[in-house]
Amino acid sequence: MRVLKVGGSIQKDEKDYELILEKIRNYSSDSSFNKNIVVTSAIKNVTNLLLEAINQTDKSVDIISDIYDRHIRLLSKLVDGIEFERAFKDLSKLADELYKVAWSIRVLDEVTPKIRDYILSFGERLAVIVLSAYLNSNKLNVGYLPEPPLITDENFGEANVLLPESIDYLTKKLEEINKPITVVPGFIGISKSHKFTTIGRGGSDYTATLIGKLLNAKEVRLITEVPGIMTADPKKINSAITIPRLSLEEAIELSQLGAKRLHPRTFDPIFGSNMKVIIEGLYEEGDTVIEGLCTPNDLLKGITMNDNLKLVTIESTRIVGKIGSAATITTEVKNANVNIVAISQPASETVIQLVINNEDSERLMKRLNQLDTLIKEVEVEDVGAISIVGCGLRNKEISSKVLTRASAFNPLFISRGLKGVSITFISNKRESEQLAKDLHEVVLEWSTK
Ligand SMILES: Nc1ncnc2c1ncn2[C@@H]1O[C@H](COP(=O)(O)OP(=O)(O)O)[C@@H](O)[C@H]1O
Ligand SMILES: N[C@@H](CC(=O)OP(=O)(O)O)C(=O)O
Repeated sequence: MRVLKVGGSIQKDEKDYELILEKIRNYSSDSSFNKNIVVTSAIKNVTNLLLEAINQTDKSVDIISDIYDRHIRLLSKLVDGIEFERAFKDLSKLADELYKVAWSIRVLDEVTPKIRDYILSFGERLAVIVLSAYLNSNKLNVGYLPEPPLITDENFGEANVLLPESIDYLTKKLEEINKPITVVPGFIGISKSHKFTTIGRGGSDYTATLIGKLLNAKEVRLITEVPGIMTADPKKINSAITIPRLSLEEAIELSQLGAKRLHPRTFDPIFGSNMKVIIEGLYEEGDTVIEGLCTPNDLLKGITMNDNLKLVTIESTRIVGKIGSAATITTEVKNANVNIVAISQPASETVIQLVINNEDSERLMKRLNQLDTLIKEVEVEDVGAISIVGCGLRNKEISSKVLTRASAFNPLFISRGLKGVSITFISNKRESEQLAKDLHEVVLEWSTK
């Protein structure tokens, strides 16, 4: 069994689909794998459009019309004859269902988390129809699952997959379909009471690795627009190169830090299995293999940057030695529904610094201003988080090179990640781009011995 995941970034036009067909044809002709599961994302930008429809209910019906037109136009370029008619009927049926919800959210001007996930589920469900029709019309023996492949709880937006239930459910569905290649939707799940759920942005990669684990697959290939995971986002740093190998610890840190927009739990299913995960490009040769734990050959692998952040510095001598003051502050953060990206407090206890996403800062400030008996002053500034990842950071010589290079930028605070394989620098936003470039140079210098 092999799992192949087709990303949304590579589903734009008929040229993309020709390349996808070539890949799937090659992989499915490899007789060492008896079955292939193809996990698909929504076609490019459709999840974002669906979110737009949810957030601007007055535009929801127009946006849904655009999405439907895009699928029909794509289908008519890719498929004809009876296969077209079948897929056209399936797409139109789904679109009717989606129009109904679009009208109701427009009238009610309200979307609950349950309805939000239901609306988002259409992206992947529509994509399954187009991709399977195209593969079938090109003489591949393909079946498709029109429903979510995983059973989850009802934690809408970030649903948790129920493993034993999903194994039974998916095995049964695949037996019923009984084809050498089956196309299934990524990102979405279904609860025991038949509600559609989503497992978090970028969740199709995670769906692929989860299905790999559930079905004991030997290999999971995540096919995308970049030739593997690279030393930096190639759209931001043009000297970025493909990382040939990542240990599991490095891959987990990189995904948590947002490299290649991966879901943070993408690589968790590799633990306790012999599954190999490969990230590979559709347009260019190049791949990244994720296998095994840190070895002495793993030095520095890559950097990530996030410059959409604010540093909130809370100063007060009233918090010194006062048990529960940090808890009071973080409780306010929790009540404001704000995620803490990074946190620090010096031993003097006079300052607590929080790094949060830009869009959360106004909401948090309103809450913190109510704590005037505890807090003397709160300062907010634009910052960037630059992280460097590699098992080699456990080595003194390499980590001192990194720290020396970063010290020229006077970072506001520094923290270490999981098992010492990452270091994050919070720096002034004006300097973060240059800091990222400098640290990327250190990575290129220390990527191999
Ligand atoms: N370290 C990195 N390596 C490769 N791509 C990265 C990295 N960091 C960010 N990216 C971005 O991730 C994008 C691919 O992710 P995404 O659009 O989610 O692909 P897909 O839809 O195929 O899953 C690339 O276009 C690239 O700009
Ligand atoms: N369509 C979902 C799931 C996903 O993983 O998409 P992609 O493979 O295009 O990153 C999203 O945009 O979040």
